[in-house]
Amino acid sequence: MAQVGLFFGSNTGKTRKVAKMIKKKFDDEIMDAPLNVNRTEAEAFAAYDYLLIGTPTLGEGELPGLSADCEAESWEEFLPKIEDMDFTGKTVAIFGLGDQVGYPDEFLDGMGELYDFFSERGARCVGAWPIEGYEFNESKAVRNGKFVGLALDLDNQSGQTEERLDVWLKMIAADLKLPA
Ligand SMILES: Cc1cc2nc3c(=O)[nH]c(=O)nc-3n(C[C@H](O)[C@H](O)[C@H](O)COP(=O)(O)O)c2cc1C
Repeated sequence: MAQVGLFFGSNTGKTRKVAKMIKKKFDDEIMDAPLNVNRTEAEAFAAYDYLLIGTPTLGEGELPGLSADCEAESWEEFLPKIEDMDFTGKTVAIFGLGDQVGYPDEFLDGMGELYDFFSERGARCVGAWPIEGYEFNESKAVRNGKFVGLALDLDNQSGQTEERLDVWLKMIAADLKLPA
């Protein structure tokens, strides 16, 4: 098992694509291959002290899953499986995908839900990201004037994805013990 576990939920594949882009940057001893949470056992997830997790926002500001009309189960169905676990001592970095033009009032809300879930269970969430460079009205992923994790919008700003990823991964490198 590598040091960092990389998990995602995805409906149309964009979050999976970003997870693959991240994994390409690190060796197998550092990071395991990305796993969809709908193919993940709770114990396998909880085995890591360092977690990189990604989610799109679907429905109206929801996590992906059957309620948001996804074709398969996702974070909505996975979180109840780990709701009684204690994440104290673990470090979690979150990346979220959304659409600021189509959903300016619920931009990246799902990332905010993941942040609440893991911080309420003791995890140290790292990787807060500036809100400059985005146009939206409201987001549950903004706390104290920053996004709680990396904000990505592949629908409108796909050209910025690679650069945003590089900057963010450098930013969280020390916290996740990634090679700088
Ligand atoms: C039906 C539907 C609802 C969506 N709702 C939201 C939303 O509430 N907030 C948001 O920021 N993005 C929303 N989006 C945009 C998606 O989060 C975005 O397209 C994302 O990249 C999809 O990722 P995936 O391909 O991994 O599923 C929605 C997209 C669709 C198709």
